[in-house]
Amino acid sequence: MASFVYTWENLTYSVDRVEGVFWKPKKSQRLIIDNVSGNAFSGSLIAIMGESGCGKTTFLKLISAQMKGGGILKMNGRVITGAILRHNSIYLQQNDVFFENLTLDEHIRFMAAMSLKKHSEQRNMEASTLLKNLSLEKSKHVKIKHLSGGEKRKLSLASNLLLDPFILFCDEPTSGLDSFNAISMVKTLERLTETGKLIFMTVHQPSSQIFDLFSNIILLSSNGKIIFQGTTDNAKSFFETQQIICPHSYNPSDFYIKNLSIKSEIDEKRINSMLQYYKEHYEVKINFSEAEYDGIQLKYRENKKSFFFEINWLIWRVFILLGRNIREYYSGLLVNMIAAVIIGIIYSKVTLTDASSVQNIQGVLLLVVSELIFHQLCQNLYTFPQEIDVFVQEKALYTSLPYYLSKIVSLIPFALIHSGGFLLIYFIFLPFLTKIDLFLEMMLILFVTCLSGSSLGLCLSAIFSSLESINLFLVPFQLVCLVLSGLWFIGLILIKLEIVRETVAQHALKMAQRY
Ligand SMILES: Nc1ncnc2c1ncn2[C@@H]1O[C@H](COP(=O)(O)OP(=O)(O)OP(=O)(O)O)[C@@H](O)[C@H]1O
Repeated sequence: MASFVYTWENLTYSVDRVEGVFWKPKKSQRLIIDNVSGNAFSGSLIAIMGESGCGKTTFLKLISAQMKGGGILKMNGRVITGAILRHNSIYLQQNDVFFENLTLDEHIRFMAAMSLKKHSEQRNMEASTLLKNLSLEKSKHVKIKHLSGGEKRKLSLASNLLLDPFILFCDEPTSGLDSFNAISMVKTLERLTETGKLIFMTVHQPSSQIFDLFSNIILLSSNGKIIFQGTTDNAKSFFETQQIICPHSYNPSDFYIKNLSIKSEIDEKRINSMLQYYKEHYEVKINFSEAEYDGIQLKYRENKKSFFFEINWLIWRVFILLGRNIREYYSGLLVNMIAAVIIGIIYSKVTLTDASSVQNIQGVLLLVVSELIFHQLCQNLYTFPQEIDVFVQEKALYTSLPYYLSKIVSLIPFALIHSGGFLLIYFIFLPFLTKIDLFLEMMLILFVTCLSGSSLGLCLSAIFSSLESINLFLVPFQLVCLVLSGLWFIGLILIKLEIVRETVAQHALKMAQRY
């Protein structure tokens, strides 16, 4: 990988602060990152440290262009946009999100297929080399939900490395890990720098053993300034010049962080004079000569995969996940079948002999359709709120249409089983249902009804951002639908709704992708 130098200049970030009572709010600005500049060379691992709440994550998000603030970013001396940086780097967030029921191998195969534009054999070879390098091979067939915290972090790293980024921004990759796994994680990152990657990681109170693994650090003070950036050896000498000498028995990171916290005006003055000293004696200013570095080719990640390739892999993943949740589906189906048997028994005496039976038949049909739609709607209601984090995380890998269609395709077999099972029970119990052509006709209507119910569920789940808001909406919505029972009954209206739903859901997913 070509060598490069990455620079950030005058980065600033502030948030609105509202104080006072709500009818008389006092608005002010709180500066979180205060005009910081610096640079970093390819092939290095830089640990960002500071006390809790000092702005490490905010700083990481600013230098990775995940968040917009004031200031500029440069690569080899040239100003770059946030978009091009995001296409050439990865941001590993603190909380990994996965489809936890996939195995490690299935997840990495999916990610490799979506990330690499190569033949399957080559792809599998690259993925397994990566797993080997990250010591994940032994857990290949373990479900993600059963992996250890450390393995999950490494898996997240592996999935992102498939995109072959120049820069990695890792937000607390060691948090929640025991010391063995934390050390192994830092060593893994350190090894990755040998390939020329530049890695930034935030770290909260690293142990001495972990601190010893770092050669480059950035120290943030609690007023959002970079007080020191450079090697750990230089940090030691810098603090010594300030008469701050770390005792032998003390963890250096704890010691530095303690000395950077601001509790009073005196502390603030001390920190400002340290900053002044750092700028005069330690800050590295690059008189940039482009000739010193090979030009690196920053490129937008192109999505060269075909629509069918994407949908194929997405359907593959959806069906694996459905297979893993099949028990839940069966238990839902069983409860529905029991309800169908009860309805069947209640209406088993209904015949076509008098006028009142027409009302009874309408009643039973309304129950059948309501039951089917309601069940399908509820089953799909949580789909997008549950998956939205993974979807947003994978936004660089595929477009929203194949993702959405893969969900729709996965509904078809279940809708067939459900409507078929329901109808069979009613044909056993209801004496007015006898003919095979009636069975087939009703089967078709119930199948479409099932799909409409599922689609309505998916529509609601795509519109609302949280499960709580869906629940708030659902109760009055159901009531209106039941009171105007025709709404349940007229499948055609729902089919029309599906067209609206498709448009709305697509729109919602696009918005989520943009976010
Ligand atoms: N959108 C926001 N609105 C208001 N305050 C914010 C916002 N984002 C961050 N902050 C505040 O900015 C400060 C820095 O937050 P940040 O998450 O960057 O700290 P940190 O150093 O990463 O903390 P930790 O080590 O505990 O994860 C915190 O005090 C936080 O409350």
